[in-house]
Amino acid sequence: MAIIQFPKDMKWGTATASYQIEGATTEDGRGLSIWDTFSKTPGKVLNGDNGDVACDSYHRYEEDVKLMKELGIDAYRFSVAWPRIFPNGTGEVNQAGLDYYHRLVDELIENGIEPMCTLYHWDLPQALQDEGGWHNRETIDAFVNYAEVMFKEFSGKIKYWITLNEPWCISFLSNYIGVHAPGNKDLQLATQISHHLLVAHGATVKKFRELGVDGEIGFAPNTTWLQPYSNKQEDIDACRREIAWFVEWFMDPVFKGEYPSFMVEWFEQKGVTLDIQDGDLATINQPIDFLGINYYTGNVARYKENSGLLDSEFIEMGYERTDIGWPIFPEGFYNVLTHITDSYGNVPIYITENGSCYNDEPVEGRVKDDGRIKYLQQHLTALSRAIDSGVNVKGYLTWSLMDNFEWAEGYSKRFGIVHVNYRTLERTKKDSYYWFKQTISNKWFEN
Ligand SMILES: CCOCCOc1ccc(-c2cn(C[C@@H]3NC[C@@H](O)[C@H]3O)nn2)cc1
Repeated sequence: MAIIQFPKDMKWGTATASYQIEGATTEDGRGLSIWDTFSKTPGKVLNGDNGDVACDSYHRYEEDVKLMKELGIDAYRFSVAWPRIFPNGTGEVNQAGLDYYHRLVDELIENGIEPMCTLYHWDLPQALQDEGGWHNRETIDAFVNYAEVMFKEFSGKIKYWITLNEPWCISFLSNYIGVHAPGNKDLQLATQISHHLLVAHGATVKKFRELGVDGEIGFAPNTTWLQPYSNKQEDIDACRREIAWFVEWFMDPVFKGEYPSFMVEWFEQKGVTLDIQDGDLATINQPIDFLGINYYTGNVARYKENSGLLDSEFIEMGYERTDIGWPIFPEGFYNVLTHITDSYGNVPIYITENGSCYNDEPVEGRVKDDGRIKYLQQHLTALSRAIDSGVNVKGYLTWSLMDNFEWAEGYSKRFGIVHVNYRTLERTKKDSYYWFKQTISNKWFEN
C-alpha cells in the first residue's frame, strides 16, 4: 500500500447548487427559473421529477452546515438562485432572497467554513428566457447587474466567487444536444450562446475589479479527456476536437483572448457564424484569480467520418462505469490537468467538482458505498500525481455533499456522500462521508 499525500494548505470541501438542493421554489418571492419550466414539461426529466422540494435545504441549511462542520471541510461551494434575487431577472431586488443567502453564509462563517459562491448554476430567470435568454445580448447586462448586487451585498463575507458553472452544459448541452433546459437543438444558437456566456463572465470580472471587492473570482468549466484509439493523426485530431469543445473553446478566450482557430473553422464548416462584437474578446480576456475545474469522466475515441459533430466515435474499452453509466477514467483527470497547465501556465486551480454516481441505499442505517470510495481514491491519486507534476491545485471540492436533483436524471442518480431520503428528507452519512472526513483530517490516505 502507498501513502498518497496532499499539500498541508490545500483546501477541502463539498459542492452543491441551488436548484438541485434548495426546494422552496415558490417561497419568499422567488421567481420562476428555466428549470422550473423544463422539469414540469412532460418527458424532459426522468420520472417527471422537479426541484419543488429537492433536499429542502432552503429550510434545512443549518442541519447541512452541521454535516459540513463534522466533515471538517474548509470550504463549501453553493450557488445562488438568480430568481430569488431578481424574480424577473432584472428590476426590483427581492430582499427576502438576499436574506436567505445571508442566513446560509453567516451559518457557514460561524462554523469556520469558507463560502464559495457560484453566481450562475443554470437556473436562469424564466422571464429572461422569455426574451431570448442567453441568446439575447441583453442577458449579459442583466447578469452583470445581478452580480453587482451580490458583490455589494456580500463583500467581506464571501471571498471566493465563480461566475459560471460549466458553460459547455449551459450552451451546448442545453441548446444543441438539448437534454438540459431550455432544451433547444440548434448549433448556431448554442455557439452564439457560448460566446455571450463568455462575454458575461468577462464583464462580471471587470465589475468585480471596478468595485474593488475583497476576494477572488474565477469560472468553472467542465472538462473531459479523450485518449486517441491509435497514434494515427486522424485519431489524435478527433480527440483534440472533443477535448477542445469543453476546454479550449472556453479557456482560450479567457486566457488568450481568442477562440481556438481550428474549432472556429470546424464550426464554420457546420454552418455556424459567430457574431463577435468589437471589444468582446478584450472583455472576455480579463485576468482571473483561479480556474475551477469540474471532471467526472473520459474515454477512448477515434476518427469516424461524418460521425456526430466532431467526426469522432467513442470506443468501448470495458472500463468500469458508475451508476450513471460514465466510464471511470482517473488517468483522464491527470491528463486534463497537466494539459491545462501546459496550455495556460501556472493558474491556481480549484477542483470545483469531482464525484461519482452510486445509488446505494441505507441498510440498517448504513450506506456501504464502496464504489464511491474507490472512485475518490482513484481520482485523488490522479490529483496527487498532477500536483507532483507541478499543477497548481489550491483545493478539492467533491460533488456532492448530498444526493440531489441530477437534472434530466432527476432523483434517480445519487452523487452525495450523504444519502437523502426524498420522502422524509432524512440525511444519512454514507461510508464515503467517513472516508472523506478521515482523508481531510489526515491530508493523506492509503492507496
Ligand atoms: C444524448 C446525449 O446526452 C449527453 C448527456 O451529456 C451530458 C454531459 C455532461 C453532463 C454532466 C452532468 N454533470 C454533473 C453536474 N455538473 C454540475 C452539477 O450540477 C452536477 O449535477 N456534469 N456534466 C450530463 C449529461
